[in-house]
Formats: sequence, structure tokens, C-alpha cells
Amino acid sequence: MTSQESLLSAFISRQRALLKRERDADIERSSLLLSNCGPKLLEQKGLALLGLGIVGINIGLGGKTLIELERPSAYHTSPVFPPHTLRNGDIARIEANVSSSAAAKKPKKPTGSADKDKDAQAEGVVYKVSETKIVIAVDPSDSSSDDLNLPERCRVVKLANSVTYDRMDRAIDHLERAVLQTSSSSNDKDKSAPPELTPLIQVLMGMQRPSPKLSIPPLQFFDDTLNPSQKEAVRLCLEAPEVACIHGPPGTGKTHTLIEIIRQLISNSSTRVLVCGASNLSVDNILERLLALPVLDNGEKHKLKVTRIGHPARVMAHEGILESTLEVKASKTDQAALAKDVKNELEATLGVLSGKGKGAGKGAKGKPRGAERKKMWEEVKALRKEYRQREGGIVTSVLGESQVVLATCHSSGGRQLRNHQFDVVIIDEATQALEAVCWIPIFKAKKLILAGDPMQLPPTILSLDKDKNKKGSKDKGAGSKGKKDSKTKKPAAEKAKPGEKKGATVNKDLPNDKDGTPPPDSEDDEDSGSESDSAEADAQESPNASTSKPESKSASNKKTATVTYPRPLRPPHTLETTLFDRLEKMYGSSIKRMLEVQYRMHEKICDFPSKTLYEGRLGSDERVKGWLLRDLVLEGNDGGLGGMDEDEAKEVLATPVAFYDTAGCEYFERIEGEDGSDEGSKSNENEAQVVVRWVESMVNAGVKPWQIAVITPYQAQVTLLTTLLRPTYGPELEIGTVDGMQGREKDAVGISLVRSNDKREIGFLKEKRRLNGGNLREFLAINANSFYGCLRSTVAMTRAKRHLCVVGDSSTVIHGGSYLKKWMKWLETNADVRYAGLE
Ligand SMILES: Nc1ncnc2c1ncn2[C@@H]1O[C@H](COP(=O)(O)OP(=O)(O)OP(=O)(O)O)[C@@H](O)[C@H]1O
Repeated sequence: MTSQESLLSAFISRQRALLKRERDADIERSSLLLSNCGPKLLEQKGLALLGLGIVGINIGLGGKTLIELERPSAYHTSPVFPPHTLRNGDIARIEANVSSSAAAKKPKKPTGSADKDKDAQAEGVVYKVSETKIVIAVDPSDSSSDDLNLPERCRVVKLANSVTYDRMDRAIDHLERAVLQTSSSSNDKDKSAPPELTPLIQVLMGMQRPSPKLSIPPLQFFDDTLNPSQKEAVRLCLEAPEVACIHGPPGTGKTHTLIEIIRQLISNSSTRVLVCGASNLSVDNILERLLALPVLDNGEKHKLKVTRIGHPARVMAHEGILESTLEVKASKTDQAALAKDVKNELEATLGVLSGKGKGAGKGAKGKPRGAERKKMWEEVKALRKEYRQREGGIVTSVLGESQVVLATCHSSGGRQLRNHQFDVVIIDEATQALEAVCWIPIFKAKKLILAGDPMQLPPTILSLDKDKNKKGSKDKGAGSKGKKDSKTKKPAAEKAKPGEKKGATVNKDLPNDKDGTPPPDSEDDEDSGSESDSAEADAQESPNASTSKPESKSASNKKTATVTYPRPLRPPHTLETTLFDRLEKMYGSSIKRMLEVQYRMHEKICDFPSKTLYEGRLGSDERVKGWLLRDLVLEGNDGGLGGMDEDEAKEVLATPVAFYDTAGCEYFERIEGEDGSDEGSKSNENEAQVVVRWVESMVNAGVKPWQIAVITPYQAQVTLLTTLLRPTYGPELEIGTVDGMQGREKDAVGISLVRSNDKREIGFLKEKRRLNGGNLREFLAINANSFYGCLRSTVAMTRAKRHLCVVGDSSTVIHGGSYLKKWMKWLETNADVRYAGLE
């Protein structure tokens, strides 16, 4: 084996081992839950829906059987489901709804076990879910769920999603076969010819340098309002032969820039673009903006030919979204009528067989049995085959005509896109996607554009939590995600001892690197610098310059070391290292552009993140840099000053950043745990009262509740604040962890930091990406002993547009590592500091 081959093998083995560990952690989490909890408890935890009846059986794309379930009025007073976590794409099982007492009499079988009661259950994917109806798509090729002999009364239980892992594993197998040019990977049985080793794959895997820039004609921007850094990013992406990255800090117009790139790419050629996102929301966000655009084509206005694969997360947001789905488009083709006849026949036969859907005349008890049933199943199989063939032709023609196809990274690996190739693949939110999931669409194109912000939240990794739990980590806040942040400066106590290889404890069970391969990618080549390094060292180099110096390295490195790019491929240290991170490290700034003007925040709100996270280069657009609540209220917020004295109101509204410091007040946190251990979520009653007073002053001064959000990292504090604020201000005032807050912004944002104790302990607030985090995400954290079924929110200082108010105990928070220490110092100097106890 050459040294390059052993390097590639080491990288692939590490990816596989990390993915396996992640899959195991996920399975362990689900099966622990499923085997430990009865159905009632599962429903309470949002993982099951009980007492459902089947109301319809239809056929969806791919010949899948769509089983519709609702809450029958016979069992429930309300048809509305209780709160649950079943979402599109989740794997779920429909099973008999036996009562707990009946189940207790039977010998116990773990609900999550593979040993299935085949007669009374079917496994599938959540296809659609509304307040009152859930549709599960069952794949007929999974023979165990073919017979649909489902019970009268069912429940739906959420299962571990192995499909995602299977697709990622296959992508890594594919990668191995491509880079080593073997006909089979060490992991799979596929003996076909190895996939083409394109220049893109070679660049991504460090086998060749990026090729010289493409020469492109002078650019005519569709949107001439793009700022210079956005235009630069567009140019970089168009000129890059293989790969380009856009670094978009919060509110800098990342999506805006991507839209221009897509328009440029498809404007004058037959270029086809696959646009992927880490989440359905990010895909829909781009789709919505594309649908709003007219495109000039031969002098005439035409809508873009856009197709969305998979089910949109927000169907109602834009009427065109649903119209753009492959499903709806396919149903409108000329060939669709023929397929529809087959589909109707198929649905009718299935209805008879299940005794439920269309064609079921005899009721559940009159379902055909024996030979008659067998014969009907043969018919179903033949009809399904015919339907699939017809439908396959339709799908190919719809996709073939599309200039832009949009899908999540995961769903780009589905049957519909099999054998479809594109010129360019764009991955949005790439800094929140595992590298392996990015490879699913990468194989479908010759060129890759990644967009994201490595300074916001990394992908959620469950296996890191396991490691942390094993190591006795105490804090189980939203930060039970892994801690590693490639840019996070660690406080001295957390740094490795001299000679100790960082990551050694985490990776004990991973395969050793072969001789001669570089050590795993770790934090040791960065971020060991002093606290003050970031801002001043940043001034030395432009992030957009093609340079041989690394960006944001430790102070000493920055001052002395010159790094030669490209740097070799390294096996990842953790799955939190994204493809974006890795490429940045391998090729430096030559393949990346940072967007440098933000359009969201008052410049004061932007100042701290800019200095500490973005090397002081995040500027504010003229229109937003000075905007205050005062302007909002006085200029047509149709309201008076809510009874507040005008001068007083003006003062309240004229402050971009306020800090209520509770240091010395002894406003101590409370730990919400069954056993009172430090494991539980935390709340802070006195601090919550300060937040209430802040909200009161805002509203009294004329700010509307819908213009305000309160964010806190702890679920217990969210609950407390909700109890205190909701009765007065209603649901318009957003509090904490609502998943719909992802990517949102508010005019006034209050952050309640909660932590205050005399031990000076502070847990997951340490993660600086979490504080900056542009995305609020829900996170179900589970460990071996207990289930934290709460939806957590990310504290996001960059959500605020005109006013940010921080409430917390600086004397505790200052011990949360260098980033928080810096933040507390910054607040002391720059914010309007109000000592909570005195006011
Ligand atoms: N060149 C520009 N001129 C004027 N406004 C702009 C420009 N670029 C972006 N914006 C505005 O800035 C806001 C943020 O843009 P966009 O949603 O594209 O940013 P983003 O980086 O994708 O956001 P997020 O931080 O949520 O990821 C939008 O209101 C957008 O209209």
C-alpha cells in the first residue's frame, strides 16, 4: 500500500468507526427507552401515539403503501394528537394497541426488539403529520410489512432511524471504492466496477490540489445590491473548478448569495444544480426564495424549473412549495393518468385486504382469508410492479426537465435520484451536517459548493454524550451535545497536559492509524492560544486573501508559523469535524470566502461576536448599524408608550445592549432533579423575576410582545418563564426552546443565563458556538439512567436586532471558560450595566 492509500484507508476506517459508534449510541438510546417505558410513558415522552385507527390506505411515490391513522372519537374526546416528536422521515412502527395490563400478562418482549409480531405490525417512515392525522409510508419491498393485517386499534411508536446510518455507510463504502479504485469496499458486497474517481473527489480527499480557476466572462449580477463580499463569494463559486466554501456569519445573506449563485449557474447553459440542506427547513428556505424569482430566459420571463424531493417541512409557508414537489409535479404529467388507473386499482385491492381503506366493503372482520387472500396479494404485487414502472418513467421525465432539484442530503440518496447526475451540488448548513451525509449528494456532481458557519452549532453527536457521561460529566443542559469546537479556545484546566495527545480518551476504542499516517485531526494544531489572541491576530490577515497562513490559529502560531497548503488529509477526531471544517484546514482561505456585512443587528450587538468569533471582520450594514427600539416604537409601531413617561421610555428604548448583573445578589440557581443531583435541568427564580421586569419595561415603553423573545439554555427556566410571562403576554412573546424559532430574529431578545452558585460551577454555557448559535435546535438528551425529554434551546445572542438584554450572575458565569469571561468583561465595558439587586 502506498502512503497515500494508507492515509485514505485510515480516514475511511475512522469515519466508519465513528459512524458505528454513533449508530450504536442512537440504537442504545432508543431501545433503552422502548424497553424501559410502557406505551403510556412513551406517549408522554412524545415517542408514541396511542389509540389510533386506520382511516385510509393509499399508494404514494415508489409504490409505497401510505397508511393514514387518526384518533377515533370512540377512544378520544379530542381528535388532536398530544405533543409528540414524530416528524417527517422518522422511522415508526404501527403495532397493536394492547392495554398495559394485557401486555403485562404476556411474557415481556422488548418493544424495540427485532423479534416482531408480524401479524399485527408494520414498520415504515413518517410521511406526513398534521395535528390530527399521521401517515406512515410502508415500503412493500420490506416483506415483513407486506400483508397489512393490521389491528383495529393501533399505536405508532418512533424507532431508531437506521436508514440514515445505512445511507451514510453506503456513501463511505462508495468513497472507499472510488479512492482506492477497488471493485468492492472492505465493508460491502458490491462487486461492480469502482465509481469514477473525479477531480472533485480527489480534491476533497487531498489526492490532488484544486485546479486553477476557471475563466468566466465578466459577471452581470442578477441582484446588483449584493455587497462586495457577497459578490466575491459568487465569483469564487463560479470560478472554482471543484469546490468552494461560503462562510456566512449570522444575518450576512448566505441564502441571498446562494440564490444569486444558483441563478448564475443556470442562466445561460444547460447546467443542472442539486441543492441540498442539512434539514428540511433549510431546503424549504431556499426553495421559497427561488420560487419568488422570475428568471430571464431568451428575453422572456420564465419561472425556474425547480423540483423538491421529499416532503416540505412548512407546506403552508408558500403556496408554490407544494406545487414544486416531485409528487405533485409527477401527478400533473400526461402519463400520470395511466399510472393513476393502476394506482386506483391497487388502492382498492389493498383496501379490501386490510378491511380499512377504499374498496373495503365488508369491514375489518370480513377481510378475505386463505387462498382468496393469497390470490389478491399476487395481484397487488403485479399491480405494484406495473405502477412502479410507469411512475419511474414519469419521475425521470420530471427530474430530467428540472434545472434545480432540491432535497435534504439524506433524501438525495433515495430511489428517485438514483442514476441522476448534476453539474453542481450545493450544500447549505454544511457546518451542521456530518461529513458522511454530505457524501451522499457529492457523488452526484462534478463540483461542490458548501455554505455554512463553522462558528455556529456543529452537528449533534450522541456518542460524544456517551463519552461525556462515562467520564462523569455532570451537566446535562442543551449542551449535552459534544463540546468540541474547532475554534473554541479552551480554558487552561481543560487543555491537555504536555505530552498528552488530545482526544486519546475519546478515541480509545477507535482503530489505530496505520504507520506513517498523520495523527487524527484534533485540536492540537489550533486554539491553544491565549485568550486575547483571536481579535488582534486576525488583523494580520484577510480571511478572503489566498494565503499560506492559517486562519485563527493560536497567537504564537500566528506570529511565527507559516502553514503550507494543502495540508494532508487526516482521520477525523470526532464526527463534529465537518467537511467544511476539514476543507478549510486542508486548503486554507483559497477555497473560502467570508461574508462580511450583516443585515440583522445593531452594531453594538454585533461587536462581541464579531471580535471574538469572526476576527473583527463582521461589519454592519448602514441600514441596521444604528437601529434601536426607539425608532421602531416612535416610527409607526402604532402604539403609544404604554403609560410610561416619554423620557423614561426613550431611555429604555435607546439601549442596544443591557446587562442585568445579579452578582452578589445570591440569586442562586435551582437544580430540578428527581434526586437533587447536579444532573437535572436548572432554573433561577429570582433571575426569572428580573426577566419579567425587563419584559414589562419593554412593553410599557411600546414594544409589542411579538417583537420580543426570551431565550435561556435550560428547559426548567423556559418552563418557569412561560408560567410567569404567558398569562400576561400570550404566546406571541416567544420563550426559549420552540423549534419554530430556528433561524429567527427578534427586535428585542432577553437571555437568561440561569447559572449562579457559590461553587462557581458552570456547565454547558461554556460552548461558545451555543451562545452565538444562529439556530435554536431541539435536542432530546438521554443517558443510561434517565430521560431528558425536554426540548432544549440554544442561547443565541445574534438573534437580537435592536436590543439585547443579558441577565446573569457575572461572578459565576466568569468561571465558564475564557469565552464567557471575555463576554462578561465586554458586557461590563460596553453594555448598559444594571445591578439587578439594586433596582
Ligand atoms: N446585499 C444585501 N442588501 C440588502 N439586504 C440584504 C443583502 N444581503 C442580505 N440581505 C438581507 O439580510 C437578511 C439576511 O439574509 P439571509 O436570510 O440571506 O441571511 P442568512 O445568512 O441566510 O441568514 P441566517 O443568519 O438566518 O443564516 C435578509 O433580510 C436579507 O434580505
